[in-house]
Parts: sequence; C-alpha cells; structure tokens
Amino acid sequence: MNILDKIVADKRKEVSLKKGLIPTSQLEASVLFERNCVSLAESLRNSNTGIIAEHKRRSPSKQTINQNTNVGVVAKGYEKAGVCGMSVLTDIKYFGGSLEDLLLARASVSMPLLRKEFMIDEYQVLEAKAYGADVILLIAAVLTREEIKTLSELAKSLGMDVLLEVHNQQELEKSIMPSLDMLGVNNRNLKTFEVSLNTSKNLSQLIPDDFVKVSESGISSIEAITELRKFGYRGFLIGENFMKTENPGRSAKAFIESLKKNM
Ligand SMILES: O=C(O)c1ccccc1NCC(=O)[C@H](O)[C@H](O)COP(=O)(O)O
Repeated sequence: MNILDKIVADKRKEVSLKKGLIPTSQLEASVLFERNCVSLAESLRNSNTGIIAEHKRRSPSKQTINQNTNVGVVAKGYEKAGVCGMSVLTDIKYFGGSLEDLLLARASVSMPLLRKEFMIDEYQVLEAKAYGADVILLIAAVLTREEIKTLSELAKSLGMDVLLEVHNQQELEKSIMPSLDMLGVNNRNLKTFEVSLNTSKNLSQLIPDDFVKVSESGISSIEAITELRKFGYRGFLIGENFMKTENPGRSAKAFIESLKKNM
C-alpha cells in the first residue's frame, strides 16, 4: 500500500462518518453555497507569474513544515504578494489542515481558493462549495474515468473550476475530458517522495492546449519556473518553499518580485 492508498482508505472512512453527521441539505444551506466563484484558470491565463501558493502545515514527505500558522494571515500575505490563487489543504490526518482553514481563508481574501483534498465522493465537492472554495482538485491516480467525470461535472455545475492532477501518461490519457479546466502534473513521486521537474517537462506535450498547464510540487527557484514556462506551463503550485519560512506571504512577495525582474 503506498501513501496515496493509505490516505484514500482513511478518507473513505472520514467521508462516511461525516455524511452521517452533516446532511448535504445543511451544506447546501451555507451562505457560501450561492456565492459566485472566481476562476483560477482565468487568473492564470491573465497572469505572467502564475503562482498558486499553498497553505501546508505538514506532509507525509516532510512531517513538520510550519505548525505556527494563522491561515487568515497567510492568505492575506499571499494575496498582497500578488499570487494568482491559494491552495488550502483540508486533510487533517496527513497534512494538519481542515475545512475551517478553508473557511478562514475565504473570510480573509477574495482571490481564487483551491480546496486541496483527496476527493473521492460528491459529498466533498458540496463541502468545498459550502466552505468557500472556487476550485477543486481531482487526483487521477485514485479515481476512475467515470468518477472524474461525475465529480468534475458536479463541480462545474456549482460554478467551480477543476484542476486534475496526474503523475504519468496513463493517468493523463484516461482523464482528458471537457469538464476539466486545468491539468496539473505533480513532480513528486508518491512512492519514493522524490521530486523531479522532468515529470512536468516529459508530460507537457501530451496535454492539449485547451487546458491550463500547472506544474506542482518541488518548485523553489526562479530558474525552475523559467524552464517550466518553456514547456507551456502557466501555473506553478508552491507549498513548502513559502510555508517553511516565518512569513510565507513575505516570501511569496520576494519570490514574485524576483520572478518579474527575471522576465
Ligand atoms: O507533499 C507531500 O508529501 C504529499 C504526499 C502525498 C500526497 C500528496 C502530497 N502533497 C500534496 C501536494 O500536491 C503538494 O502539497 C503541492 O504540490 C505543493 O508541493 P511543495 O511545493 O513541494 O510543497
């Protein structure tokens, strides 16, 4: 069993428990459920920097990254830095996140917010909308094509964007469909936790131009972004590089300024 299998097995239990506690009618009654979402794909298309900054306390590969964060402060810092959107991890057990983090980020900023979660059930898509997300993440490695279709079409019907994440050619080929907005290539091998930007480079030519290309994980330098841009990437998901610092917003600001100088 790899880490993704473990996370998903736990997620199935968690979702089933939650379904018994909070009915979907309660999620649909949330004031945020009627809110018009802001498109991350649009924001990336119109940007020349393309940074999606993540709120990440810990992870299976790094254990502790930053346990002393205030998600509202981080969100405001990221927005002030000029990022295109923010990714908020909502998994508790492996990443130390929560839906309350998403809600707090939503209360603090108006930029696009991605619910970073291991989505396996339509219930979680409704939760994402109810807690203020503009975008959901779907991970091809843990979903069938039919599941990707059902979850992405539900998200689209609620006005949200969909970012589909792949690790290899097979996952990419089974997933392409019109209800996706962005295709993310994760540079982290989830079996070994090794990170290689070559994963993004190698898969780039297989991604149709209709989708915004996003490179995810292990990005920590301006050079990496300059290089990935040559392969058509418009979005760059960065977590640890900002979160490991005392002030993630300030680090994102310095990074974006430096990126602009290098254009
Ligand atoms: O980060 C991990 O260790 C991890 C392990 C298992 C599944 C997912 C994992 N990460 C989720 C992500 O996609 C990253 O948080 C995101 O791409 C940012 O990566 P980084 O900039 O390297 O923090």
